[in-house]
Amino acid sequence: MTLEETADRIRSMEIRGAGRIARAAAKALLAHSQSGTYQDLKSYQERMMVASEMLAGVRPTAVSLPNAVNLISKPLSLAKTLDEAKSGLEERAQAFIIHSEQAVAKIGEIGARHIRDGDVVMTHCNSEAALQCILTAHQQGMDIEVYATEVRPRNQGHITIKTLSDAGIKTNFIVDSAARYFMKEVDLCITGADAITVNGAVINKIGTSQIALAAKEARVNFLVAAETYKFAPRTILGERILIEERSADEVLPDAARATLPHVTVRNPTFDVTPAEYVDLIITEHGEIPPGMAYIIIKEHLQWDMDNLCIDYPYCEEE
Ligand SMILES: O=P(O)(O)OC[C@H]1O[C@H](OP(=O)(O)O)[C@H](O)[C@@H]1O
Repeated sequence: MTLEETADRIRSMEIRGAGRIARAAAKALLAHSQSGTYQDLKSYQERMMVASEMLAGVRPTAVSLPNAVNLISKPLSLAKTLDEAKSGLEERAQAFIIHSEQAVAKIGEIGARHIRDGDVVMTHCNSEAALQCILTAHQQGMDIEVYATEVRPRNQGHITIKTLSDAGIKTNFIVDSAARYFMKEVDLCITGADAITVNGAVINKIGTSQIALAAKEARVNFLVAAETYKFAPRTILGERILIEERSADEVLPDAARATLPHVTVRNPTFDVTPAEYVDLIITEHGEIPPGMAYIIIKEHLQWDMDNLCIDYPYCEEE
């Protein structure tokens, strides 16, 4: 797959999920690096910088994407030779892919400890990190029942219920607006994250904050399963996470809209759940209260405020 094909598939959400798009970007950078012929360091740097910048901006909200690109492309600015830059970037891309897959498995192990036998768990959208917690608990023999939402307008809930059904987990499929109605039957909520800000707010699929609100009202724990590369370093600088607003026809077809001249369709893809609605964030390095987001960004991701880059030691750790 070419770089442009990967970008198109991420843009159209054929490849989706914050972790998956980060891995897809890593694979695309690796393939792009391997497929070129380079005269010198400069020509390599130029080609790969253009590719990195293009990929990092394909979807604006999931910070996993720029974080992965930032980590992988770091040798471009540091290397002294073409070979150093090329091998450095390719090694980082490969290491990131492995790290990302291992992180999901580790989050599953940690998150599963919150799920007891007989628990009813609610999840929203299709998060491989959140689902891994449920699947791991199920594999450990826990008898679990899940409430999974539909996730309008793109219906990612259909992917979730297929995974759960294939695993043999009893699942209730509900429309998004039924989340509060069923909250009284739920013991625990687990979702993923597209970005986590320095103040511990969680940006995830539209509708997540309503579920967190209903969970708080019902005194149901609300957990977020997120790899550390979903923490947003630039929020330390006061930058806000841009909430992607996708096209109107995802919500209402063009033909129907044409008959409604006074109607504007709004289609935000994500919303913000404030830290006080989040009980814990489960990362591959253990779980943290949302108030510790600053520590993850500064000490774990090693956010360098002067050079605007992160450099967490994911390669050496695995
Ligand atoms: O990385 P994992 O845990 O798979 O997913 C994290 C989040 O990414 C997805 O975004 P989208 O469906 O790509 O817009 C969902 O919002 C999901 O909760």
